[in-house]
Amino acid sequence: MSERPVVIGVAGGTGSGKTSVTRSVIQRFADKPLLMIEQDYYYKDQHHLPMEERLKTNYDHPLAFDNDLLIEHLKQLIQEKPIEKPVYDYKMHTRSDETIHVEPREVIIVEGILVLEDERLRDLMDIKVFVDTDADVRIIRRLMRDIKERGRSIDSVIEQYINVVRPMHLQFVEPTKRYADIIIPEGGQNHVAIDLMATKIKTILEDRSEK
Ligand SMILES: Nc1ncnc2c1ncn2[C@@H]1O[C@H](COP(=O)(O)OP(=O)(O)O)[C@@H](O)[C@H]1O
Ligand SMILES: Nc1ccn([C@@H]2O[C@H](COP(=O)(O)O)[C@@H](O)[C@H]2O)c(=O)n1
Repeated sequence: MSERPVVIGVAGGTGSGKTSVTRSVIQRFADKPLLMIEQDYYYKDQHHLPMEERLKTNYDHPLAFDNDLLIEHLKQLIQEKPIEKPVYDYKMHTRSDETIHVEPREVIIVEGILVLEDERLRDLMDIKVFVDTDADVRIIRRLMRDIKERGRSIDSVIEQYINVVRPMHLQFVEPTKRYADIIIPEGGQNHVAIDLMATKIKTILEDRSEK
């Protein structure tokens, strides 16, 4: 790697399509493996707490994340050093015991509800993206995903959404839209926006290799 990696932040509300957008961008770089870092994997470790306490945690507040570790890892990757990326277990509401060994790559996409909230994270990013999807669509997507993939019941998803996710979204997630260079409506199916993002990344990489 001749230059510092390109770092892209992809923020947006729960279920907005951040992961889908990121995966679609990555797919457009068949010859150049991009790296995805999920902010969710950096939720604070809660092994020491009983399950009843873990269920009370506000997972939509900035303080739920171990951004110090995320920033340390991003800085290591930027310095072309490998990291041991944590893995998150949504059913147990804490980190898994395993980690994933991750080698640095030329392009790093860091995605999560609050990646644009922390100024230190924003300062590391070359491109800041906000995936903007209506709340009714997001809650339906989240309901289906959390029941299928995250071991939740209909009642628990609705209760958490009304009491925690929605107010935290309005207080902390939505205001970070102002920091975005690019706002992508509707997320994963917005092929035009995804192509534009991929083209921008390619331009940055080409400009760097010409220097
Ligand atoms: N355009 C779309 N149409 C239908 N389902 C979608 C679309 N985008 C995402 N999903 C589904 O909605 C859920 C949440 O999408 P995801 O990309 O994980 O959002 P986020 O990372 O923002 O929470 C996933 O189950 C995903 O498969
Ligand atoms: N133990 C946890 C940890 C997080 N959440 C919810 O995940 C959402 C963020 O992930 P997305 O993929 O939807 O962006 C966030 O809104 C948390 O409420 C959880 O329910 N349990």
